Amino acid sequence: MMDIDGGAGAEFVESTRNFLQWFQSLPGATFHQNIRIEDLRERGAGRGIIATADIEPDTVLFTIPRQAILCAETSDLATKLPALFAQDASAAASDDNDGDDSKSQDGWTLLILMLIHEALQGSASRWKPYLDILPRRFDTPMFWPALDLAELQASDVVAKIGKADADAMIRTRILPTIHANSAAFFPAGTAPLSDEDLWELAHRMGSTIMAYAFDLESDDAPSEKESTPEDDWVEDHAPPTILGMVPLADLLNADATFNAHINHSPAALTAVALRAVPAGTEILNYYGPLPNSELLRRYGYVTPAHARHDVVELPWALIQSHLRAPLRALSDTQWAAATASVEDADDTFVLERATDDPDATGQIATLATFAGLPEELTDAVKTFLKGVLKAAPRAAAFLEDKTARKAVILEGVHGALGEREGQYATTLEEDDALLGNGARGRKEMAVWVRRGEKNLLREAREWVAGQLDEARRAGLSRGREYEEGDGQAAKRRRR
Ligand SMILES: C[S@@+](CC[C@H](N)C(=O)[O-])C[C@H]1O[C@@H](n2cnc3c(N)ncnc32)[C@H](O)[C@@H]1O
Repeated sequence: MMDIDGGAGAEFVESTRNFLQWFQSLPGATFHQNIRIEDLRERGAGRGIIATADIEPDTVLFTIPRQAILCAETSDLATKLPALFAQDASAAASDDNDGDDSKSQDGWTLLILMLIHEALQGSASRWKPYLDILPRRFDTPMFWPALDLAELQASDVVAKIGKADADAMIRTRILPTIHANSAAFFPAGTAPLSDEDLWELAHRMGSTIMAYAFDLESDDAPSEKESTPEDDWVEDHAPPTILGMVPLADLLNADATFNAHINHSPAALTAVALRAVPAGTEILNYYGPLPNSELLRRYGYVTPAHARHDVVELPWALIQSHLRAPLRALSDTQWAAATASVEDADDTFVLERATDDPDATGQIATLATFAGLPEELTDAVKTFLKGVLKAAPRAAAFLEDKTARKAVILEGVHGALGEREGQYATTLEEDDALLGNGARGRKEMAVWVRRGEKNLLREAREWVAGQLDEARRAGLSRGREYEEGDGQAAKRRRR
């Protein structure tokens, strides 16, 4: 969710009209007669684009000439401060905002500087009507107070919000650059902004880029290959890319299934209908196979359709602690020796469902289902179990058997999944009730995120339980007793 432009209806309509007039006056721009920019603020979606009449598949909905894009290739700031843009060409090709303390610029910080520069030019900016319809205020978790963040409970997204990194980036790379080049940023005769105002502006522009910017192929890159639409759903275009703000293309809202796509060509970007779009339907783009947690972090919204892409991280430490039960035949000393040999004890493993990519029309026909543990996770446990065998060759001898090993892995993961779900303060059922009772705003979004993660944990746990049953049955049929993970029984048998 975001605050689009102060909220007043007349102001909203006027800034939309000015923007569209500006856009349509650009050489090479097109805007199909059967689409309209719509006020969707009532459902917290800002502006969007809808079809006003039926649209045929493959219709070009609008065309954005490259010159309309705000990026290093078009920005006046790049002309004013060429040294800044030449500073680190390789870093500028990346949108990687790692928030480190280095003073050099990258694609991300340069675009923040370009946006701040344009905003400070006021009416002299050739993007003024575009800048006027960008959000003034964001409501992504970066700006949430602790009370609202607490609603995300045990979601991994809480550790990824990155406020401290963003602050460090603004402190070390944005403010000093503006101070050192104030004549380039502040038009003659205008008073420089206070640091406080610049700070707020930098945060706003950083959030704008996160939710609005596009990865574009740079002039140096080969033009886009002929590709099937399915290829295009892959979120990361092959490098080198540059970050840019693309007026109108960024007015499209998005979902996990969608009906339009932005094609990149050397002269222009075009929005194309992927299928028939009935009158009254919103034109939707695709931001990628993102979990709701990530959709919330980057864009400030969630949708039910994105829940299929939800993820949960399972830390190694949690898995290891649950391997103690099936490996209780080991003495504490043996266990300590086995755990001491674990490298990368800080690893976490990402659980996700198997899901098809959207088809060429932007739709997905199949359900997403949990179909297995990440290979890295099972490999890590297998490596650990080798260490266990080494530390306790007799007590852990039952691990020589493949099915026994499998049962131990599954039992450990099963326990870890249960504990991970318990880390959330409410249950899945309580969250369902909250959504049913009309939770709204930040709370509703937070509940969607945490509920989706619990749902995935449940599915994963059911899958593991099924596999564990199978492994135990296989063990029983071969007369083994490790099915309870009882290494002691195995040990006794060997005497
Ligand atoms: C690229 S902009 C799209 C245009 C935006 N609605 C506007 O008025 O400027 C991305 C932002 O639009 C909103 N948005 C996009 N898709 C949405 C959806 N399906 N539901 C609600 N909000 C959405 C989010 O606030 C997101 O940060």
